[in-house]
Amino acid sequence: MTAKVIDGKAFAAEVRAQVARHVTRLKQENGLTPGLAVVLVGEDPASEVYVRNKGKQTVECGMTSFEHKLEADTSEGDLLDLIARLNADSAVHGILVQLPLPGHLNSDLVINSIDPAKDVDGFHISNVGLLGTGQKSMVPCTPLGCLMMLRDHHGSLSGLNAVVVGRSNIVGKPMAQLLLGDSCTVTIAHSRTKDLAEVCRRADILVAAVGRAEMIPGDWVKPGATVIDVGINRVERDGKTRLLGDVAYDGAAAVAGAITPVPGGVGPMTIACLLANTLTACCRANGLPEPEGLTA
Ligand SMILES: Nc1nc2c(c(=O)[nH]1)N[C@@H](CN(C=O)c1ccc(C(=O)N[C@@H](CCC(=O)O)C(=O)O)cc1)CN2
Repeated sequence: MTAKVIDGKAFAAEVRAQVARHVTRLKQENGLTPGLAVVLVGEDPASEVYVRNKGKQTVECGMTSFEHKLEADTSEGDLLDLIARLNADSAVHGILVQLPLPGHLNSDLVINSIDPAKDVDGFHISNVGLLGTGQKSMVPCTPLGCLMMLRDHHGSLSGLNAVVVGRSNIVGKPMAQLLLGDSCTVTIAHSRTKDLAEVCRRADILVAAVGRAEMIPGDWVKPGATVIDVGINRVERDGKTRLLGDVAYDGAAAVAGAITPVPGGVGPMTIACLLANTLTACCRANGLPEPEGLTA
């Protein structure tokens, strides 16, 4: 079998086009322009690229982008003051603090200072609790993107065996909650899981989010399974830097029914879902119906 390649780049472009159409309507019919504030502390090169892309794509969708770039030695107090101002600003519907933060800043404290209604990353403890109890919340962007691709490929996910390899707060845990919400039978596995290969081989849906290049070989994949690779690992090979997923792509693609590539799979969906969440936050803040198909 050769797997169908799930093209995250093309899917993300469709999501952004949908967001842009909703934004045009919001402006025309309600005089509203969704606004997204992105806060970057320090000069991590990868974070700078992600923040630049977020700003660019926000504007391309017709929304307002507010970029706040702070020095690496910014104090926690100054960062919390900025977030308080953004919480109070009615032109700002979404707030995101780019991670990772420099080591002297307490990420949990900073994230939990964001108004949960504006927490478009879905990382605030209130949103985590709402998602965990099946209530309306802001949903973390990367797992939301994975869910959209899975729903598009399968239609219904009901009754499927889903294995999520990885237990991070940002991807693994919310991914498992979302799959449970769509009536999958969900296993959360991780690097210390006993007989991990056997656990993976039972998966109709295998989501890899461990952060280790090519940790999952092709013979851990059930024939016909759908493989969603969340890993983005920069690896030096033959004197070149290569971007590798958590799944050994060629081996997995030979047995899977469908697979996301790295790059061009889950990654582009992360920013597209951030824009979708910003639109959703704006609609909720103004008592308007939420855009269909862009939330969990
Ligand atoms: N506050 C947040 N911080 C971080 C998040 C997040 O969702 N919220 N996620 C990641 C970084 N990230 C967005 O912020 C992100 C990562 C990767 C991509 C992407 O499109 N990747 C491309 C490859 C790009 C490359 O060459 O590096 C792909 O997979 O095709 C977009 C966004 C951590 N921080």
